Amino acid sequence: MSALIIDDVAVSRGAGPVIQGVSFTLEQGRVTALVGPNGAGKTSLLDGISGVAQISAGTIRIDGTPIEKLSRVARAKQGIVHIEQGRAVFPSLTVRENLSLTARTPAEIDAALARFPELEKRIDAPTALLSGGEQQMVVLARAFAARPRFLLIDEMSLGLAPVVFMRLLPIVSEIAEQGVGVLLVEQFTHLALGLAEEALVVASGQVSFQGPAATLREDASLLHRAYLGGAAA
Ligand SMILES: Nc1ncnc2c1ncn2[C@@H]1O[C@H](COP(=O)(O)OP(=O)(O)OP(=O)(O)O)[C@@H](O)[C@H]1O
Repeated sequence: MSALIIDDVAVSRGAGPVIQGVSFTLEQGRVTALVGPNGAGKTSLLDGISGVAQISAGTIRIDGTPIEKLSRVARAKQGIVHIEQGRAVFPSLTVRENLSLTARTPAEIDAALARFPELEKRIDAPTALLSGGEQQMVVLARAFAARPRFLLIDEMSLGLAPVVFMRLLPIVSEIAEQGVGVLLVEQFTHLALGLAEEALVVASGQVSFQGPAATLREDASLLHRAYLGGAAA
């Protein structure tokens, strides 16, 4: 099993760093919830890891190999797959065509679809005709078909009814069980912590808690302090 090692990372936007001094290890086969207040820097951190944004300090390694200077495409080839906010499907393409953008073989499309019986029925429909939840399934299936070692998911619940989001959450666990290290940014903190083994709280651009998700599930005041940036890292 590989690990994605984030060490003393900073990400700058405009005037200065919005994330700094962030260190943690993302293990394969586990879900890590990344939570924190609005504007804390969660999206910026994901962007820095995947190469959407360049980091301004620190290192990112997969096991011993530094990857922070690689392009986004090169990092994707190393197995870092990033699902950005906003359900980026290609609406005029069918479900199958969307999946074939990342899958190398029809068998890989089938393997990705096996997790989503709803999509199998709509495989030749233009993605624009699917519901928001189904489109998010396409995004997840396409990410899975890209054979990630590490999957970064940013606010999968945005714009979805809670009942639809609840349908998607177990799939995230199943993907991790396949040996993928999942970093899950989610506004529904309690749902993310309910799913994850590990948790990371970011407040004001710095890590204010890292440890077992169960610790935060069981201690609401610790979670509250971490959101305020006051808990020990
Ligand atoms: N492209 C950008 N240019 C300048 N500032 C930015 C940019 N993107 C984000 N920021 C700023 O960086 C800070 C961190 O934003 P970021 O989106 O990373 O936080 P977040 O924790 O993901 O927030 P949210 O939960 O609201 O999505 C915020 O102050 C935001 O205004």
